[in-house]
Amino acid sequence: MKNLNRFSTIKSKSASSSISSDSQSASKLAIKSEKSNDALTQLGWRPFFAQQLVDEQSRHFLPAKVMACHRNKFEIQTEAGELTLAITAKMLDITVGDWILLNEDNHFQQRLARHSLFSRKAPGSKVQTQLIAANVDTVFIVSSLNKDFNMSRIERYIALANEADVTPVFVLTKADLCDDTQAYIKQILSVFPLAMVEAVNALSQESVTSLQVYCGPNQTVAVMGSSGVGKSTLINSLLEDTAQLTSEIREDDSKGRHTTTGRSLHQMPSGGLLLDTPGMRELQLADCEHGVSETFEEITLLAQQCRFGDCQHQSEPGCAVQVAITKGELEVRRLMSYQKLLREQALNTATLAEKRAKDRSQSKYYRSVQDGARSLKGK
Ligand SMILES: Nc1nc2c(ncn2[C@@H]2O[C@H](COP(=O)(O)OP(=O)(O)OP(=O)(O)O)[C@@H](O)[C@H]2O)c(=O)[nH]1
Ligand SMILES: [Zn+2]
Repeated sequence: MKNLNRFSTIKSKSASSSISSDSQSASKLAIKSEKSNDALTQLGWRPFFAQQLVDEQSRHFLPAKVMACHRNKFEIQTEAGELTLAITAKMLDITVGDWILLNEDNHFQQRLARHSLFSRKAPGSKVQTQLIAANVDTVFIVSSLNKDFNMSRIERYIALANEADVTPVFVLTKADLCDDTQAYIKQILSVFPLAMVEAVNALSQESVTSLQVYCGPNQTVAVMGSSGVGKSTLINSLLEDTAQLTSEIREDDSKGRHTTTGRSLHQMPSGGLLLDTPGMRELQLADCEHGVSETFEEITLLAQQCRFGDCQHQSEPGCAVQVAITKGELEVRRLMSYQKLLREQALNTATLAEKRAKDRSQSKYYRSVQDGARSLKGK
């Protein structure tokens, strides 16, 4: 259903209610509200949210989109411009991508219901949920067209997308280095026959124009995938000459890897919003392997010292796990068992998620893929 609404524009109730009887000022206001509608629509505002402004009071509230979450404050965007909002106890269940309502003094009133949500169990807790991002429409599941291509991992990302109610699109990077792109596409289609698959050279802005259909105004996209598949490269190409923006918001952590700081939602030149938040990147790492990591805590701790973030602890240079084995501080048996369990865990998660998804989400996924394809064709 959400796909059908996706490209429609809104008639903002709050904007129309402010039109006065004076015809001159009414026409001025009409122009202003049209512009405002545009600004909100650009940010993903749609009937799903407008319909939640049911009572007289809420129609006078100002909708605002949460663009970034910091420790004590949100960065929000309204039709009037950007604001920061100090986080109070009433605002703890708000995350980036949420729509909220403010009163005329710019005080928080309520959060609107979401059409999608990425979340995960907070580390070390069985019940607490950590909110990652709300109201994302499409998630690019990025895999590279080389030996790192891994169907189980892809299935896990699909399960995450389904769980979040977000439409997945497979983005296969490094097409420029691959002799047989079709073979990989076939593998995906054999498991997900109706999947949307795009093979790209993430380094080339021209090549990623095939993704623009998902990145237009009113659309929010997120990017998921394992380390080194080309997420940052893709994000830079999607942001085109605003690439400077990404470098501004990136800083090196102690291991020379990039961490994203600051704003999480970025306006793409194609009109849509691109979500790039550390939580999205961590979703891949911490979620499924959590139980195994806890069981093999010493290896998990050692692995943090490895030179490469995606170290397999085999023959990579700077592998702290191998160093520990050489020094006799870690049993080989323990490492083998850990790796075996990790593989099983990945497989189990995919299978379990698939079983659940088969009943509940698979049909929904196919429907959403069909709806998405239809609405794209209709464009
Ligand atoms: N030839 C080619 N190289 C690519 C492509 N996509 C990414 N790369 C290269 O692959 C390497 C890894 O790309 P990144 O964008 O850093 O990967 P990432 O997914 O952001 O990695 P993490 O930050 O570890 O999560 C870089 O050297 C890129 O230049 C592609 O489509 N073609
Ligand atoms: Zn290692």
